Amino acid sequence: MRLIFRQVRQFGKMASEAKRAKLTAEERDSVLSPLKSAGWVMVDGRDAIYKEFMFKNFNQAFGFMTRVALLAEKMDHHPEWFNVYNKVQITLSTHDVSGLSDKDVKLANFIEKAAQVQ
Ligand SMILES: C[C@H](O)[C@H](O)[C@H]1CNC2=NC(N)=NC(=O)C2=N1
Repeated sequence: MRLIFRQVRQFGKMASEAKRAKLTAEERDSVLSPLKSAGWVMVDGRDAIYKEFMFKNFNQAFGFMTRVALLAEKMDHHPEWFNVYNKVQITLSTHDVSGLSDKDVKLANFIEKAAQVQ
């Protein structure tokens, strides 16, 4: 029984690590262009993307952060973010691979949808 648990745990770890492979040059062109069109920018000196969001008030901003936080926890992939009143500044990068991965793209696309909800 213990062996099975260990195998499941190892599989789960492998699966999450596999999903955290750094984006290749080819992938970047296709997956980052739409995000750049939506206002995401590359961070100077880091393999990361950044965007600033403004909302009507703190309540709207925090509701947005709550929606993102719930998915981040489900994905086990978390944003670097700063909030003051109605402004939310978000940086995405995958710490485990020190750069952008598919998880950052998935989270950024969700963030775009979550920001539309008012
Ligand atoms: C132990 C935990 O699974 C890892 O530290 C997760 C948590 N959230 C994460 N978030 C981000 N942005 N990058 C990671 O590499 C990462 N790794």
